[in-house]
Amino acid sequence: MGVDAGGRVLTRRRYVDEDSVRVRPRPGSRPRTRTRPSHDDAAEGRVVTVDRGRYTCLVEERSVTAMKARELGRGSIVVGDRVRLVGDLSGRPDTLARVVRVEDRASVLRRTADDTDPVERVIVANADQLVIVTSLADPPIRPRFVDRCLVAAFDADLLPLLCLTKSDLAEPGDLADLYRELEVPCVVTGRGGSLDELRTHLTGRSSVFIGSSGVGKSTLVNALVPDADRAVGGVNPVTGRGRHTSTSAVAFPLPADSGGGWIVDTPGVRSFGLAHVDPQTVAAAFPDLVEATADCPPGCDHLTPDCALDAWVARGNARATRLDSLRRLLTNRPDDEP
Ligand SMILES: Nc1nc2c(ncn2[C@@H]2O[C@H](COP(=O)(O)OP(=O)(O)OP(=O)(O)O)[C@@H](O)[C@H]2O)c(=O)[nH]1
Ligand SMILES: [Zn+2]
Repeated sequence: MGVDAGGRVLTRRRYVDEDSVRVRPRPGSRPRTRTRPSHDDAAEGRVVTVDRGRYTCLVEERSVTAMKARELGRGSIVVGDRVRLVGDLSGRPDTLARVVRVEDRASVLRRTADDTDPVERVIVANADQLVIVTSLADPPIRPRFVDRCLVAAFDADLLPLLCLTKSDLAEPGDLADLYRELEVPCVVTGRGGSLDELRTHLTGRSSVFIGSSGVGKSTLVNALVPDADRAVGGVNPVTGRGRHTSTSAVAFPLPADSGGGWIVDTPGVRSFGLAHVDPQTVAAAFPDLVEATADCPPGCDHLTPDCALDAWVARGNARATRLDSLRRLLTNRPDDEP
């Protein structure tokens, strides 16, 4: 794995799309006189929330509620999807449009509910970047959580961005240095500080924010999207706790005059189960370790005594905590177990 000039971690591109849905009329399945409407005039929109079969889409500046057209079948529609809509696109209360097409997805961010649950869910489509929010203190930085998220970003082919919050309470220190050495882009934020550097990383991209409870993620999202209320049609999902959403992600457009882009908040997603990620991909997401796996015996699971990674760490080439993180992910052990 390499890193290009923009700091992007290079991986194989995956245009995964067994889940993408498209209107594909079956030829001959209908009488000629009742040809399916072509929907050539369907409006473009982007899905910003999903709530029990209702999709809130931004169409131009309007927030339009839609349902899925029957012809789309069973394929899913998720936050971030680019869609085509017909019907009432006024966005007025009690109106309902129809999603008639879902465009191919440039990326999909998935998770399994936990590491032992094989059921995969797509959380967000068409993201470019995963912003891993972790506080420097209160609660303390969680390197295993960061490593887990880095694997999820690598697997989904998203740029990682580490956002270290609450710098007013603690210095970035050693762990920030570690991730910088690994060439993970990193920004530091804190009460009273500027968000300019973070904004620079967000401009023109679709960025998914992930973080565990209390790290200050909502505080950041609210500061970045002051008009979040308007963007999602009067409901503020960032602060609107207790709202019954079937998926917990919400997309917000960033102000166009500052270069645009989207941020996606994931209030109910606390981590990534990685059962769907194969062990080679997990190892490949550790740039400080993956090189040494060339010396492992063929088919090494990186858990047995003849694994070359122990010697690599013993020689001081990588930190023992990183190998511990890798092995936890390979054995599906929770991040917070001692
Ligand atoms: N000292 C300090 N406190 C902060 C900072 N950012 C957020 N906080 C506080 O940390 C607490 C948690 O902030 P939230 O923004 O609600 O954190 P969250 O990550 O969204 O957590 P949930 O609400 O559980 O999802 C609040 O009391 C904030 O006021 C910061 O930069 N410095
Ligand atoms: Zn090995």
